[in-house]
Parts: sequence; C-alpha cells; structure tokens
Amino acid sequence: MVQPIIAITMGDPTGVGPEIIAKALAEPAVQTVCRPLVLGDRKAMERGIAIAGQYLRLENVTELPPETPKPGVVYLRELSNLTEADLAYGNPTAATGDAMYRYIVTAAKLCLSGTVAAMATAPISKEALNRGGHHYPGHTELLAELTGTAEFVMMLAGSRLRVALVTIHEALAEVPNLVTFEKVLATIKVTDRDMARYFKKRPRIAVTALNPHCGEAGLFGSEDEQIIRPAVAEACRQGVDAVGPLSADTLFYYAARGDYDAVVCMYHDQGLIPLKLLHFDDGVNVTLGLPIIRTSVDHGTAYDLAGTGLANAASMVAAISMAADMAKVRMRQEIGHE
Ligand SMILES: NC(=O)c1ccc[n+]([C@@H]2O[C@H](COP(=O)([O-])OP(=O)(O)OC[C@H]3O[C@@H](n4cnc5c(N)ncnc54)[C@H](O)[C@@H]3O)[C@@H](O)[C@H]2O)c1
Ligand SMILES: N[C@H](C(=O)O)[C@H](O)COP(=O)(O)O
Repeated sequence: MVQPIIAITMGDPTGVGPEIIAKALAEPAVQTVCRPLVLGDRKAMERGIAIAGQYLRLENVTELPPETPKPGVVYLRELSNLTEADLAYGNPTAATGDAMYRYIVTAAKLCLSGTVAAMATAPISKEALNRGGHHYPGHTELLAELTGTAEFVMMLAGSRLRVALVTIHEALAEVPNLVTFEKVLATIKVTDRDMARYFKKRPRIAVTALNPHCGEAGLFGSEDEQIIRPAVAEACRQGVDAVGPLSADTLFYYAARGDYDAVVCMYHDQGLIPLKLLHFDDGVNVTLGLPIIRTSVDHGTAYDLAGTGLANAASMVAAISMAADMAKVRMRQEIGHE
C-alpha cells in the first residue's frame, strides 16, 4: 500500500522544530506509516539533523516524495532561504516569522487540493508570526481562515485525557463574554462529530463549568446555569452523549480515570494544564472541524533548549502518527470502506 503523504511544517526554524522533526523522521514508527514531506528551510533542517545526531540525508523536492521513499532520506520542499541572522537560535526576525507563515499556508493548500493527505505542524512563535506581518493568534485560527471554517475546535489529546476548548487564545478577562450558548453548543457538536469520524467511537463528553462549584447557585456567577447547562441540554437533545456543567476542579480526575472520552473546557488553561500535566511528553494538538487534517505537537518553541539536542520528539512522533491514522480513516471513508 502506498502510504499517505504528510506535510510537516518546520515551525520556527530558530526553535526546536527542525531537531524534533529530524528525530521523529528517524523513527521507524513514523517512516513505516507515512511519506513525510518537510516544508521549511534547508539550512535550518541541515542543522536540525546534525543537532539531533541522526544519520539522515536531506533531498530537496519540487513536488512530492517518491512513492517508495529511500531509507534515511528526508524530503524537503525548500520554502525559504533564511540568512544566518534570521536563524539565530531563539531570535526569530520578521523574515523568520514570514517564513513560518508560508510553510503553514503551503501545507494547507496542499491539503485542500488533496495533493497531501494531512499536515502535522512543529511549533511556531506567535509573536514572530505577528512580527512577520501575519496577525493570527496561532495555527488554529490561521487554518480556520485559510479553509473558510467558522466552527473549529482545538483539541489536545493523550491516551488518558482529551480536552476541547470553547475559547482558545483569548485574554482571560474576555473569556466570560465569549462563552456563549452558540459557542458551547458548537464546540460540543464538532467534538462529537469529529471524534466519531476519526477515532471510530461516539464519545462520552463531559463539559466543565466556568465558575467554581458550577457558580454555587449563582453566588459565584450565572454562566453555568444560564449558558452552559442549556447548551449541554440542547446537545443531548440533538443526540450527543454529553453531561455538564461539572465542576472543573474534580472533573479531570474522573476523565483521566476513563469515565469520559473528552472534556469540553471553557478556556485555554482550564483544559491545557491537566492535559500537559499528564501528557506533555506525548500529547497531540488536533484541530477539529476543518475540511483538512491537521495535527501538531503540544509544546512550544522551547528556545531554552534550541540547539542543545535535548528536545524530546515524542509529541512530534505522536502528531505525525495521528495524522497518518486519520488520513487512512478518511481514505477508507472516501472509497466507501467505512
Ligand atoms: N504548536 C505551537 O505552535 C505552539 C504550542 C505552544 C506554544 N507555542 C509558542 O511557543 C513559544 C514558547 O512558549 P512557552 O515557553 O510557553 O512553551 P514551551 O512549550 O516552548 O516551553 C515550556 C517549557 O517546556 C520545555 N519544552 C518544550 N518543548 C519541549 C520538548 N520537545 N522537549 C523537552 N522540553 C520541552 C521548554 O524547554 C520549557 O521549559 C510561544 O511563542 C508560544 O506561543 C507554540
Ligand atoms: N494552545 C496551544 C498549546 O498551548 O499547546 C498552542 O498555543 C498551539 O496553538 P496553535 O496550534 O493554534 O498554534
């Protein structure tokens, strides 16, 4: 069977991206399940391979990797030719930020045209992306715009816990205004639909409260009773297996022991703290709701480690593997085998 092509975006070339890509591509668990195509910068990738200490050869391609990739070869579509100054570890310039953007846009276009089966992203610096003239809070929002998707969900997934976010990259002070009936309902429904589609299981979903103790009958806020409870009830009416709002302080304990398949959370740190506590090494960030498949590492650019060779590539391996699994599910669905 010809393996699906997964576009792997380099992320910030001055962070740990190139190194973790090199480490991941040296893993048989990655090489045997897909044909990786790296989108990035040649000098940065050469440096990443050297730092990772891997015996890999870099080959530029103008289109795609061959149907039978050569062992030990990394296929690269060279999308930038950054200078030494642009590649200084931990110091991305505006040109570096613009390059990160171009890697992502190219991968999204390749996915949309069906040229590649999925994309897996290495970490970017959102600040550098913005300095490069691209005003997005992260990959998720950029990909939603590029694919014309109104209802999208950031999910971070590990074997013990999966969290899906109602609000993503927002100032905490804005969160209460952004937790609306429509947004909570849409997050529950997209999570239910895409988990059933790609992970072959109708999920049992728990929904967190926003306030301590679910607002304690209005003493600590009204959002839980007035917004979240009706949204969960409507999701259930539409056939979703959901429960909530449940107090966030205890909910993750039950979810991590297996009572729920996913937890819909109201804001970024509410969901990502427990997720990263359990799964920082091997978690995957997956964007649900898009017409394309996108996975990512669950960590950032780790500038403190860039260039040391100490970065852990397990999340990158997991992200590429999940993208390949999802691509295969989708291929089987498209030819009517599921
Ligand atoms: N998927 C993404 O693109 C993504 C995800 C998270 C953060 N970011 C961005 O990354 C930048 C830095 O963010 P941060 O400092 O909050 O988080 P970070 O994840 O980069 O670093 C937090 C800590 O985790 C460690 N760490 C991170 N990745 C590691 C790895 N692979 N192996 C071993 N240790 C690792 C770092 O050394 C650091 O001590 C920010 O610009 C942020 O927006 C990007
Ligand atoms: N919120 C994510 C995390 O903390 O891991 C991260 O910032 C990545 O976001 P994008 O996938 O939207 O870049």
